[in-house]
Amino acid sequence: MKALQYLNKYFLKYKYRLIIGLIITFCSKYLALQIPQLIRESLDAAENYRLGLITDLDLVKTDLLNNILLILGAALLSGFFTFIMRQMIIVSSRLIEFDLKNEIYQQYQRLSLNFYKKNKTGDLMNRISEDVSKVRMYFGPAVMYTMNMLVLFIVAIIKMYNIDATLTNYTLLPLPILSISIYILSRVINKRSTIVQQYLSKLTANAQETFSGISILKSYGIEKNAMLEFEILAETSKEKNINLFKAQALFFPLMILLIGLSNILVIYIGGLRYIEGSITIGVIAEFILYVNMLTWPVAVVGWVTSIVQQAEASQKRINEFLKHEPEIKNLVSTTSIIKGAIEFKDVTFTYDDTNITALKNLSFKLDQGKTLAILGNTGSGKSTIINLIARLYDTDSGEVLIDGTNIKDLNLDDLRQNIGFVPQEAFLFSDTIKNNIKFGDESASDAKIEQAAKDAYIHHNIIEFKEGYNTYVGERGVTLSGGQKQRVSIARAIIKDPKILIFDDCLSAVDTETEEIILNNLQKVSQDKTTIIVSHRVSSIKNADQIIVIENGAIVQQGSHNELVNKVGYYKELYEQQLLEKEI
Ligand SMILES: Nc1ncnc2c1ncn2[C@@H]1O[C@H](COP(=O)(O)OP(=O)(O)OP(=O)(O)O)[C@@H](O)[C@H]1O
Repeated sequence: MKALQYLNKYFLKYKYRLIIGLIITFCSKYLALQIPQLIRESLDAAENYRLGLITDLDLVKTDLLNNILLILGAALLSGFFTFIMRQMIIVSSRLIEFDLKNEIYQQYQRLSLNFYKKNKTGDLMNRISEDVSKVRMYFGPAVMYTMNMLVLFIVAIIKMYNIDATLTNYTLLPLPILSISIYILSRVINKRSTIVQQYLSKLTANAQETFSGISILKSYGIEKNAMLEFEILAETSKEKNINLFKAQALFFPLMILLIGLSNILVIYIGGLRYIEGSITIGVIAEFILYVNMLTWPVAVVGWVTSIVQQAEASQKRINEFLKHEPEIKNLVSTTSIIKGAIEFKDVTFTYDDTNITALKNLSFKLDQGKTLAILGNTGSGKSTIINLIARLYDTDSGEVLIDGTNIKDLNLDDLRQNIGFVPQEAFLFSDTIKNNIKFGDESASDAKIEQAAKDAYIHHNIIEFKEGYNTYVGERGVTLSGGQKQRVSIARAIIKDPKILIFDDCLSAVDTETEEIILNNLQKVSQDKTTIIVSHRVSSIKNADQIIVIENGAIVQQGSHNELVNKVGYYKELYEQQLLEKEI
């Protein structure tokens, strides 16, 4: 129960609803438990008349009519209270489920990139959906049925012992057996349903991967293999499902068997005691009703125990993530004004999962409003420099300074607010083009959106679409070409109007002419902004104020285009090679 203690704060938050739920449960069950007694009184009245103990038939009839009305009233009121009880307790559990999901989601947002590298998306999704649902069962049904069971048990047993202790002992005899068997069966059901869930996840993941890679599957003609793989998974999943249903099918027969046993005991022992003259015939009827009312709560004890165990396991998994401290923390609560000067001082950085030292004692300085171009072979460390500027990771040694202040001493939100980042692989949300651009500035007017699209040289493409800016781009932007996605992504960064603009090799999917136009536009847009351009093309970067060439995480060349083009080295070679390609 240790993991579940984390949830006590939610019990406290909804304490009034839960307390009202408890009081109403008591009222509902108390009323329901009056019915057997009224039936006993009615039967006894009829029996006494038959035996001649009462002679006035009208009195018996009035008694019976009164009892019928009371039974009806008690049943109706008890039903109404049960409805309110569900409203209080089950609704509380839904509210707690909502709060917990929000808490986990907010924690996910806080966590650093490293966390996402170490944990699979499927696992993250599972903890926020499946695990939270299991925990909800603890707040809802488990709490409700436990309250129900306690009230029913206490009130009914007191009533039963007051009437006949011997008959009560015999009646209650099979109930612990019922509870234990249901507990064992529930554990089997839970185990099997976990396996069914796992197979369901596998099936979904398989189908999702097949659908996202459908063009590759089709072009390689391997749909049949994919189908076969799915079929094998579906077959195993079906078997696991059948196994689960076999166990579930035992649940009700087992309950009916044990209730039957209790009923037989009541009739047999009750019959003997009736013959002895210790009890009336009405008492037997009253006890049979109690037995039937108590059976479900007793069976529920087993079920609730297994719900609580499952919730405990799920909450343990949730707590692992909730208690995970983000590696990159915002330690500054005051506002930081960002102007945009960037300096790397002897920076070394190693990715801890691959142990690759991506940057080695790297130093450079970029004044505010200037443009830096980074060039280098693939895997040389260009994107890593950018990741460090956006503080997606912290350096191992050395310092990254913005406006002369260590990046760790700046307000992280302000820093990221002032960076417009266009990644290597453009990511678009499944929304309209307009909203995808507006993501950079939620309050942007249509005119501003259009201007950003014009600067990114995508406006003319957008207006050709039937729905224009309201065109849905599909999941991850599947309806746009690679170059179009890159340009929408550029418009998104421009509209943000940040102090620092970063373009990470984001023009690779556009032709050189389009690239030229975009670069000219960007020069205008980024006049007073510090700009970093990562590229493999000399044409993209030749106008930069400063160019650095990276090799194996270290700077091997540094200078302006005119300086570097006359020096023997990587830059000159690349320039000449690309010049040659252009002429060909
Ligand atoms: N997220 C990551 N986790 C672990 N290692 C990484 C990660 N990203 C990059 N690396 C490693 O760090 C090194 C530098 O990668 P980086 O992405 O900075 O190169 P790059 O110059 O931007 O390459 P490209 O031109 O192909 O984009 C590479 O060897 C790469 O394998």
